Amino acid sequence: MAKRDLPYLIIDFDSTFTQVEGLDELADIALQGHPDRQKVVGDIRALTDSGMNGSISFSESLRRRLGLLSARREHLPLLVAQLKTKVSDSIVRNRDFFAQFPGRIYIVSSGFREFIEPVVADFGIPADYVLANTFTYDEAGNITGFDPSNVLSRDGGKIEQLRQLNLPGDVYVLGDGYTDYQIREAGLANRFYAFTENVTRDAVVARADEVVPSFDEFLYQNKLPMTLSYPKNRIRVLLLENIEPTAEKLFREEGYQVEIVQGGLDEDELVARIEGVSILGIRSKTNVTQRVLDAANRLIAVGAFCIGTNQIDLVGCMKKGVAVFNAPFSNTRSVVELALSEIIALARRLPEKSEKMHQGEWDKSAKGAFEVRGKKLGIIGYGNIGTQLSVVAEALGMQVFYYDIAEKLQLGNAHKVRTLHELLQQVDIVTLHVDGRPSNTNLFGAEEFALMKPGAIFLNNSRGHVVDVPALAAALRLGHLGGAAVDVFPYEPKTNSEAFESELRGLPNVLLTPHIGGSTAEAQRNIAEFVPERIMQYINSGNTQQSVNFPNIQLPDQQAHRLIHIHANVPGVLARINNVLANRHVNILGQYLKTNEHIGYVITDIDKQYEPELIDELRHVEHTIKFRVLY
Ligand SMILES: NC(=O)C1=CN([C@@H]2O[C@H](COP(=O)(O)OP(=O)(O)OC[C@H]3O[C@@H](n4cnc5c(N)ncnc54)[C@H](O)[C@@H]3O)[C@@H](O)[C@H]2O)C=CC1
Ligand SMILES: O=C(O)CCC(=O)C(=O)O
Repeated sequence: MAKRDLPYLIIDFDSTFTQVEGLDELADIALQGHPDRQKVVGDIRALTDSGMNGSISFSESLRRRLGLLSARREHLPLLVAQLKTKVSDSIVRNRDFFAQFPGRIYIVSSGFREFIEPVVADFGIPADYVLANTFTYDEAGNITGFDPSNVLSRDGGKIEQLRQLNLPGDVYVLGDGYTDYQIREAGLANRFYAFTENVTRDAVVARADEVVPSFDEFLYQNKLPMTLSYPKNRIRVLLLENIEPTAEKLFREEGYQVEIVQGGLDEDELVARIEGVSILGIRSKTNVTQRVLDAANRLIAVGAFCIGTNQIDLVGCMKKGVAVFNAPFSNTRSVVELALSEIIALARRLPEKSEKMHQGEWDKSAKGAFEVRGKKLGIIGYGNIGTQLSVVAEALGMQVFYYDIAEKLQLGNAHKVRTLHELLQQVDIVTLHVDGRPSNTNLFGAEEFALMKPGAIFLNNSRGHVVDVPALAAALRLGHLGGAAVDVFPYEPKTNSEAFESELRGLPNVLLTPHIGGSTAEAQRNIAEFVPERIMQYINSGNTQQSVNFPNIQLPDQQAHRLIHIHANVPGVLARINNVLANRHVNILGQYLKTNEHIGYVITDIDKQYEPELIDELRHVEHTIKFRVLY
């Protein structure tokens, strides 16, 4: 936009340019060590709010606040230093914007010039463009009040100030307070933008032409130059399945909008809610199918807040340019501890002993109970969980045997077994830790149970569909198996209010748990930090490290503009991208490419200078799936 096209921009200072109210902060500094500090500061804050939302007049609010303040001239440098650290994040982020439009931006504030001028000067806004009150002092340097001849000290002061300015052409006001809105109400501005990054006042929001949660959003709406390529507040996150609240907090801190659903959603429900969502967070219950992806018009990333990703159509996501991230180790230890506790509990027949005690039956006997020391543990799936269980089980004195379809490093004294059937015939306890890939459906059926030793114990903490549940129930009913622990089921209730149905209910020495392998405070907290961090790194820098479906690239720091191009992996796309760049004489600072079977992922860092048409041309390179620019 040419400079003459920028409307005059009137920006409020307190709680808009800065995150805080200057007078509140001044009171806090001035009253340090004062016994009633908290109370007085609280009273001043309440008066600020009453003036801002229009419930008392502005002049009354100002007069009463200054009466309580007890501040001195020497407190002002401390206040300025403090305010410089409290400039609103989105204003700091767009620092360059202010220097680009000299003469078009005014700070009009009912606050005080003494602290506003030095703060906005750092952004290139000269003193002439700051319109604010001034303090009065006594000879000892105490702040006694304000200059009453300044129009801004009066009710309707901002309106009068704008009248006196008599600005030609369009005028936009950006602020958080009622007095900012009044400029527009008086017809002295074309638009009023309620700025809600720091505070949201209902009375102000209700009257605004637009509500902008950040300065980025204001710039984006007005097609003005901005630091980010896209305002973060436009990124909508949908978190399902009771994800630990740290995730919500982290996404909100990043500036995203977050919507929470406690249970899982079925396909129809998710299809109905996915439109406009940029980040979807799920656990093991929600299926991300092709139908869901077809309805997803803005999806950038899916976060599996768990280990397993079999519930997600990973290839479908890839072909749509949607990166998927999980938490591959955050709940590993929790599953291992659950499995160990189950092995010991079943070896001692605790489920039935405890049940009998609850029924008033005292059954003291050693029948069917054994120590786990020296017993043979068969681990099927020797991945992260399987190997960790292997180490801990050996520490308990168990002999570990494992079977995995992939070649795996043997830990400790664990014995590798060549086939599943060989393993089943020799161990006392079988525990499943395979992943949920479709080919593992009914990996365990009647034949496998029959091969297990009589009285052996069986555990499934992996995925429900891996086991033929009626076959397991039959083996238990026949007394062929000594007990079982099952945490995962082919169908699991969507929420805690849905009943659980299974052939396994009521069978002796069977521990049934509601998919809680990873449900510990530690695991959930770790996951809720890990996954958002990966997703935000991807969105902010293009880094795909640890994505489960995208080619993994760990990128160096961004040098200038970064072009992120996801395309179908067919020959010639990179050459086409580079032709476009060469034809437009764009200097490439760095380029990174990685492909997998389905997609190519190219990151190109280019010089700041380029023609806007370049972006359009790159978007239209044949076979492009997704393209975005990071400024
Ligand atoms: N109950 C719960 O709450 C939890 C369940 N899980 C489940 O546990 C699974 C395993 O987790 P990790 O150990 O972290 O995964 P991982 O990917 O590190 O290990 C899985 C291992 O299973 C092997 N495998 C796959 N199919 C096999 C087969 N048919 N026969 C033998 N080996 C086979 C793989 O080669 C791999 O080594 C997850 O995929 C998830 O489904 C994970 C966390 C919590
Ligand atoms: O805690 C959950 O919801 C799922 C745990 C799980 O199965 C996994 O991490 O794969």
